[in-house]
Amino acid sequence: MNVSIYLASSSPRRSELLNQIGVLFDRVKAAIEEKPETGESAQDYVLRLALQKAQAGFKNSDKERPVLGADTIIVIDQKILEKPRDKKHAREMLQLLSGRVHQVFTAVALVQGVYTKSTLVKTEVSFKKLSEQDISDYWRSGEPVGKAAGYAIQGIAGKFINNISGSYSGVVGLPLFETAELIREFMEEVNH
Ligand SMILES: Cc1cn([C@H]2C[C@H](O)[C@@H](COP(=O)(O)OP(=O)(O)OP(=O)(O)O)O2)c(=O)[nH]c1=O
Repeated sequence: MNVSIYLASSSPRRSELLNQIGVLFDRVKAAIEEKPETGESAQDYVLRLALQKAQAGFKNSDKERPVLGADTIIVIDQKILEKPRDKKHAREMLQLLSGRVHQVFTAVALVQGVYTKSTLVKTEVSFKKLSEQDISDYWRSGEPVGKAAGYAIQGIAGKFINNISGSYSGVVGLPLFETAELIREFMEEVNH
């Protein structure tokens, strides 16, 4: 893809995924508060965060290129799971996911001045039943830190996952097909 954008993300996975589809980018900083509002649905929440990251990134940029922001959350039993605060929190989340199917939502937003466009991708992920040993060994690997719901499908947790339906790259943090489409449509609109 022959476009150049800014990426409002500190996630190394998102950089790698954008590289994978040939989008040229520089990173910009975007610090926002991540907290659901009362009554806000999971879908609205994840879309709002992606958009706020892109908007914050745009403010910090030279405003010459579109800025991409993204956010990933996990939903199970109407609960939103984000990055673990500590070992106890990670253990609680993994116990909740054990032996069940959950939803992963990744939202991607593009912003350039008055132009904004976003997309939401849902993936269903099924976990095998996890033993206490699985969970404590997994925490000790260090992998849960910094990952939504405390797991990484692209890492050791791949061995816990017996089925997925949707976008693998979306679970890792940036859905490749939908992101490429979003960038293409955004460029068309801006250059019209
Ligand atoms: C579920 C899952 C999440 N993740 C990662 C993707 C995201 O980086 C992270 C979810 O946190 P996010 O808040 O979406 O993103 P981030 O804080 O890491 O990065 P930034 O806001 O700067 O863009 O979890 C995986 O790497 N593998 C997985 O299987």
